[in-house]
Amino acid sequence: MPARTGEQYLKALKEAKNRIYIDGQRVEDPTEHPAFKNVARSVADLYDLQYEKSEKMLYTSPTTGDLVGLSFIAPKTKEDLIARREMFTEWARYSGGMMGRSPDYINTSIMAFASAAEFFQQGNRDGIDFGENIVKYYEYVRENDLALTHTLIHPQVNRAKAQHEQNDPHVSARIVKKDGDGIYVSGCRLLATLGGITDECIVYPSTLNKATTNDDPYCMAFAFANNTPGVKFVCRESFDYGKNQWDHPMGAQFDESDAIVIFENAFIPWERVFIVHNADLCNRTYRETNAVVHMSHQVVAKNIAKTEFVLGVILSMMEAVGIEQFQHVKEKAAEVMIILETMRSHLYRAEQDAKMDRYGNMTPDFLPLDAARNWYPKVYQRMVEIIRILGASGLMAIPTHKDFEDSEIGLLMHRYMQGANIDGYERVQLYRLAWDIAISAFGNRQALYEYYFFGDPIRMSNVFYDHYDKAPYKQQVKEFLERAKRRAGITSVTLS
Ligand SMILES: Cc1cc2nc3c(=O)[nH]c(=O)nc-3n(C[C@H](O)[C@H](O)[C@H](O)COP(=O)(O)OP(=O)(O)OC[C@H]3O[C@@H](n4cnc5c(N)ncnc54)[C@H](O)[C@@H]3O)c2cc1C
Repeated sequence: MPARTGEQYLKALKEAKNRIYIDGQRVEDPTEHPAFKNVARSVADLYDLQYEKSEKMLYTSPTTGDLVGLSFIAPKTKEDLIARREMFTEWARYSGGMMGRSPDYINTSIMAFASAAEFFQQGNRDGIDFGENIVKYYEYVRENDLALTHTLIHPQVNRAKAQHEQNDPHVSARIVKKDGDGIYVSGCRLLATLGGITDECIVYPSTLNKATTNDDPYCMAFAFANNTPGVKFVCRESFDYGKNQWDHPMGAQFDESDAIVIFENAFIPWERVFIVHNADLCNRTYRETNAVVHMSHQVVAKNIAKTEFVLGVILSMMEAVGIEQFQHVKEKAAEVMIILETMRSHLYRAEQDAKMDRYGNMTPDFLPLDAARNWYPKVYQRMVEIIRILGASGLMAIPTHKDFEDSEIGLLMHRYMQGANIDGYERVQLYRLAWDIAISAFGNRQALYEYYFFGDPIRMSNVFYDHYDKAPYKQQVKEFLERAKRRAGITSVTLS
């Protein structure tokens, strides 16, 4: 089947009858429910965009000849990588980078997994070819253009203990039974962003946390349709308050929702299982398949789009209230410009230094992408802080559209909310956007998302440190000190 349209996505979501819960109630139809309908519409718009810009967003499927989404492509050249990144950028720009989980994020990972089928074959057992399973699943998702979510982490019960050591070892999702047909899973996993409005979910190993063989029952990778019996998605309260997009420009469109996923003896057929009972494979999955590299490529492209948008908001605010000539204000805007240019440089180097990997994919250089994904969680916090510093009271003096329409106060709002060269109506719309990025529940969730979505940045930085090739730098210093000793004619220390 060729790439989906928005209408096809919404129809499938409506018909799936996934077990989604919010605020103590089952959601009958997410396409109509106030917590999900607007963001589902935005996902639908992304699918439609594939056809509006088909020359940039689609490619010919190697198996069916249909035009499918470019985010699924297994890149063979640097041109493929760049074309794929341009596609990521198109989708990211649609939301100013505020939809972290547009489907391209997971699409890149299943492409990488399928290309690395031999990695999964290391776990083959009982005549089941896990490599073949992942290849078929990738093709199925690509040809049906499905939207996926994923869950990586165990519930936050006691982080000082492994899963098998927990007081209640049945909290985190684990394999409770296996038979000739498949596995049965019970327990809980976190945290499926977009979970309520996707077609399928993948349970992945953690990108970061390592397990021992004692935790084998928790060590698995599999995919399932979101309406699989025994699966529930419990979503957090919505940050889409049902307002119009003038009042709530981000939350009323892009609140992706985050869900707790609960399995109650859910049956997963073998053909959807990729790793079973295997801590060792789980620990190595991301790096050895290069999934983390392709996912990071999407993330960095998305974060560049996000930085462009935040910069645009900051520059517009500076102009709106005539603060652009002040030194510290320029300095703060320049900080964001430097973040943008630095992120672009990371991306450029990653693409220019791309190499074929052992699975035959043109793979970006991971080091600059890894540096960027370690850095951005911290600098994004600064970017929203700059919005707050420059916005000041303007982020609270934000009457709603109804205030502007009111016969008694509307004209007062136009006048008293005016900016340097801008009417009050235009200025407040801009400042409501800034508020929704930096202050609102939606905006704060974005900051938390950027900080944590790829894993705990503290532990990520430790992994970065551990993998970094430190020897050349220590050697340079050693040679420098030795040269100094030589020039000073010193060969040994003698006590006088
Ligand atoms: C908005 C949002 C969306 C998300 N979306 C998804 C998603 O779609 N799919 C998904 O799978 N996950 C998602 N996540 C989860 C994300 O992967 C985790 O938040 C991240 O991996 C950190 O894990 P945690 O939240 O369990 O924090 P914890 O691991 O519980 O950490 C809490 C605190 O304790 C410290 N800590 C805990 N253990 C250790 C340790 N061993 N060593 C040092 N410090 C430690 C941490 O540094 C941190 O400060 C999302 C998270 C957020 C906030």
